Amino acid sequence: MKSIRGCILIAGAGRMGRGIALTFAYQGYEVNLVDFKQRTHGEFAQYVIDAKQEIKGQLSILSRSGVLSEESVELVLDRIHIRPKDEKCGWERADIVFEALPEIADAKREAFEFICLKVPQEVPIASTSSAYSANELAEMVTQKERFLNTHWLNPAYLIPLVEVSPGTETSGEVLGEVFQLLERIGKVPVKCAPSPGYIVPRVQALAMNEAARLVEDGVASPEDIDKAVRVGFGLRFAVLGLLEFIDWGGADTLYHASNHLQLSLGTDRFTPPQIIQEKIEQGDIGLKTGRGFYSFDEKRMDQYQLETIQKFIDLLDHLGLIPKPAVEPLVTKE
Ligand SMILES: NC(=O)C1=CN([C@@H]2O[C@H](COP(=O)(O)OP(=O)(O)OC[C@H]3O[C@@H](n4cnc5c(N)ncnc54)[C@H](O)[C@@H]3O)[C@@H](O)[C@H]2O)C=CC1
Ligand SMILES: O=C(O)[C@@H](O)C(=O)[C@H](O)[C@@H](O)CO
Repeated sequence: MKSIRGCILIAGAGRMGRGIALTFAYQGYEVNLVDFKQRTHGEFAQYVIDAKQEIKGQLSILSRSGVLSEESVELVLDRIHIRPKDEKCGWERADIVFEALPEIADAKREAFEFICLKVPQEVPIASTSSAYSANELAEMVTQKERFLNTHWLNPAYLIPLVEVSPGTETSGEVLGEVFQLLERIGKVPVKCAPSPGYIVPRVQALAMNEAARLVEDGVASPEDIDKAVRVGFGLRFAVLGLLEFIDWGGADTLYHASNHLQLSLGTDRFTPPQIIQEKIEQGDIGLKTGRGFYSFDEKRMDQYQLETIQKFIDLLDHLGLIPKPAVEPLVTKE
């Protein structure tokens, strides 16, 4: 396998394809962004205008916020070449192919068939699927050892996380190369098993559906639900991981709360998993017992808590959400 240094090919020029193209172009890579949809000459010309305009708009925002110089906007944009799939797209020069077709099995299968005929057989192919497991998708490619899934988050050019999931047959070499490539362009990759929905889509599907259900049940307005997420749920989980927070609050607390929700809302959606019950039986309920999903060294406990609180303060300060303390007492003494 040649190392991934130069030419990036992206199959599918929609939301994710464009975001991934911008990310690589921003880091100096030449990108061929290939449209797989059948279009007339005129439709394709308009599609390119719209796509370039959208990407330029995003680059302009980066430039206006001082992240990118004004001159660099056109330079970065010029590194992205949008082409129809049948034109010469530099398949033979591609160092890696990212597939970003819609989450429709037939569209992906057709695209993989085409890609596998076009690119040399050692070139890594990464899908960007958020739902299909890497093993399901690997069935659609030849040389399964060069295939894996990279789940980017939308907007791809801004969110650092990429969930990298090798299939059962993916080679260690391909996995290593893709990890290094993502790190080189400033992304933060994490590895996960070939499981549908990977990490974030699986967690957020529950959260997003539950938020929609809150509206359906008349519990709160969309505005208040989203405010609660922005200044509470999301803000806290920007500092503490979900599992880390189970340890802070206690697995026992989660267990009892979940059982009550299950009973009072009359649904199995809140049934706590076996692992929570086991942690309680083993006494590993979190900070209180020194062990939960993480181990907490008693000697480092104060330091750990201080560092975490400092992270909260930095974030709250950045968001302008730290109230000023009252200088004057609320009640004046007689
Ligand atoms: N939209 C999102 O927020 C995220 C999407 N993903 C995943 O990324 C992949 C791409 O998704 P998006 O970029 O959102 O899709 P999209 O719908 O924005 O873009 C897909 C592109 O394929 C073209 N297309 C549509 N139907 C086609 C067909 N039958 N054959 C060939 N081309 C067709 C569209 O014109 C467009 O250029 C999917 O696997 C999706 O699950 C991953 C993370 C976030
Ligand atoms: O987190 C993301 O950006 C993506 O995984 C998505 O939004 C997916 O399309 C999915 O979670 C949709 O529900």
